[in-house]
Amino acid sequence: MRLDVVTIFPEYLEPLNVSLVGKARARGRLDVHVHDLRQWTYDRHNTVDDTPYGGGPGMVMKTEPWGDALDDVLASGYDAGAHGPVLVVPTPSGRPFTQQLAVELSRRPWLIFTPARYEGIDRRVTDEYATRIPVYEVSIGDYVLAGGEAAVLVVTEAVARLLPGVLGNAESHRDDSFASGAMANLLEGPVYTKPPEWRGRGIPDVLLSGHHGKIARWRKDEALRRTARNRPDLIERCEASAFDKKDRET
Ligand SMILES: CN1CCCC[C@@H]1Cn1ccc2ccc(-c3n[nH]c(N)c3C#N)cc21
Repeated sequence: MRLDVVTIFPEYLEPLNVSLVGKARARGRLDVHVHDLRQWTYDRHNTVDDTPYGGGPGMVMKTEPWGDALDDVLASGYDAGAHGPVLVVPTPSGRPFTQQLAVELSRRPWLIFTPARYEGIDRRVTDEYATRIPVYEVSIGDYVLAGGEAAVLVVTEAVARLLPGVLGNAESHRDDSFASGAMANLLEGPVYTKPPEWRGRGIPDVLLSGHHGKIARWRKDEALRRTARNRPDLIERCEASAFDKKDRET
């Protein structure tokens, strides 16, 4: 998979050099190119924004730098095979970024991210490129950030970990929250490791029992309990067996 990111804060994307994404790049699973939008400005001040038509607060990012940047990125000649690039536009007014959308994006060969700042990008930019490639406007949550770069880090990590060969078996995404299967749409339950006692706190006996069936049942019950407490909206969606009300209150 190739990722291109066009931004006025290229240094914000440094975390793409470390940890899981960094390893995926080192293993050749991910090819990341970060571009400074200002290299497509030609005035003394490297201007990327201007006042909004119709008035209102803040500034809007101008069409020309984005258009020149995206034309050059698309012309990079990367052979994306049958499925070409898609534009991923972080915005608070986008569709919710979910595990399902992460899976969908992980199947694409080329993602081009356009994290904006100020009040966003002139609408004509996405209108223009939507005539040529799929455009995904995505939001990473119901809160307002100052720009889209943090969303690029979130989406990239969620997508990269789904790529073949990125996660080892021990870190498999098979049992992820929101993954498919019996634990689908359930939050993870609590986890424990050595030492067996810490500040007077021990380990649930079932985890020391060696009885895999009981352990699996306990983990599912704990996942249901945590989901019912923290995300009751998900509880109706899960495939887990019936979970009666009294347990939800414990
Ligand atoms: C605050 N300021 C005026 C109101 C409109 C947004 C603007 C700031 N801003 C500019 C570009 C940009 C991109 C993404 C996000 C963003 N916020 N919350 C999310 N879940 C986001 C995503 N994904 C915010 C952005």
